[in-house]
Amino acid sequence: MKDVQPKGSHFIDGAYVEDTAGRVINCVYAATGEVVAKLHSATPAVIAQALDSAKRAQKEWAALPPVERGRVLRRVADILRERNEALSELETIDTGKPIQETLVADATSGADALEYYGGITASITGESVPLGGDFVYTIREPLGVCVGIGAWNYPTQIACWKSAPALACGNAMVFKPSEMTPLCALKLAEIYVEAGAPAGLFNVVNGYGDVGAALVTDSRVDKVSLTGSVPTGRKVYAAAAEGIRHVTMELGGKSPLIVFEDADIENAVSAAINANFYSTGQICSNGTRVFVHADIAEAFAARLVERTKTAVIGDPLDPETNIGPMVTDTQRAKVLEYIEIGKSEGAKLLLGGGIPAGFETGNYIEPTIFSGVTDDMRIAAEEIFGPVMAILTFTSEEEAITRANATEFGLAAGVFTNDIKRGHRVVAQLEAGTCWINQYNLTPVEAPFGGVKMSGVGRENARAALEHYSQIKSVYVALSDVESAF
Ligand SMILES: NC(=O)C1=CN([C@@H]2O[C@H](COP(=O)(O)OP(=O)(O)OC[C@H]3O[C@@H](n4cnc5c(N)ncnc54)[C@H](O)[C@@H]3O)[C@@H](O)[C@H]2O)C=CC1
Repeated sequence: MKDVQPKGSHFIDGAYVEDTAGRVINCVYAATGEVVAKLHSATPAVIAQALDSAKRAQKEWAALPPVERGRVLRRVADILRERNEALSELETIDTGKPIQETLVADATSGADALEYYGGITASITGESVPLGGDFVYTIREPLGVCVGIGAWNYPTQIACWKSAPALACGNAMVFKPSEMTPLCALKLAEIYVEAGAPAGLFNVVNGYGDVGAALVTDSRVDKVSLTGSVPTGRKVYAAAAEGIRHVTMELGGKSPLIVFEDADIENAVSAAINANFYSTGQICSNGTRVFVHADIAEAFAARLVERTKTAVIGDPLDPETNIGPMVTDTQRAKVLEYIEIGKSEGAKLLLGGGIPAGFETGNYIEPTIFSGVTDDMRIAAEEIFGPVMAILTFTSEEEAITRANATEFGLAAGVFTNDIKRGHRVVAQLEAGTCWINQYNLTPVEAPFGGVKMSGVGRENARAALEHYSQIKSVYVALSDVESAF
């Protein structure tokens, strides 16, 4: 295995920093169980250093002409693309995701975000409000120091999706990656400095949940953006409220994918595969409740099983591999437990359900398909965050909508139909932040992304994210005399 040990556990003020007093973080390659790097969770001294330098760098950064800030972000995008191969390899080692995915969905998506926000930095402006003589103008100001906290599944992409709009608005960011995937954000921090960002503007502190918790309540912090589970979101949202801090919460889901009887079955099967087995099922927006019209359910399931059987499970660094291991053994154990729950609840196991033969080492698990699933089963109600698909059948449009919405989550939803009116009609009634018609899981940075209900608050990407990384100052300008009562 390549040497991926970073020069320090944290990247602060333009340089690697180490403090071995922090608890050890073992970075494990999910395909073999090998420890590939050893880091240390941030100590209070490291956290203080990161926040102090971010506070200083933010002032310098916000004072630059926006066009210059945009140029730095676009340079970051260029470097990410130039180094895509090396960054993708590192992401694969960090997460266990197949290289065929990381080459197209991680640093490249991060680069898209940096390019997008680099391009609009200079057009983040206020407005002028005429009052018939007097007028008001508004200034869109940065919030200050933002904290980003990431999940393990898309470490590079999450760090870019959070930092690009934050920095475009003139903020600094201290980013804490998931303790399970600590490597990639450090590379992004190096690249920011190389591209000309002031030292301290984007710092990375690695650590466990307690480090995240310490960041969220620190008086130097003005905003917190979390990508994580609902239970963590609830804690972080509450802790941020103590200091009336701004928040963005990108949380979990149990999203519906509805396949109507008039759908193109081959496309719907492709979408169901992407919505459940990409990244070995570790995607927040996955369409894990696949509602299929009863008339086509049998044909759909048969084709789905036939195609899923051809998936190549293997070494994630092999370009032929479609399905790699899960991020940790603990996460896999949780998924295997859900598979047992599904069986005991009476769902029919159509495919998979265990550890693939010949893959006893590493955190491998088979892509798993259940049919005959009902809404009350736990495998249909709870987020599993692994490659487990539940097929449910329905007979009317109204029924499909009602059942799709009967969840506390509201991250995403998909509809497959060849009836254009039905597609729009159904999507209009679905309680989800992101919907697809005849597609699934594509998240271009030009489109806002985020959840409703328990799946989150705020939006990432697009111009919408700017609202969540800036605040408006109103300035009243009087051209007339001041009237007073006496
Ligand atoms: N909506 C979205 O955009 C996405 C949501 N997710 C969700 O993330 C979850 C999986 O990721 P996990 O890493 O297991 O989530 P998690 O909630 O366990 O951890 C997320 C991050 O929060 C940190 N953390 C834990 N406790 C904390 C605390 N008290 N204060 C501050 N930070 C704390 C962790 O160290 C980690 O960096 C799933 O539920 C998934 O749906 C994942 C990717 C995208």
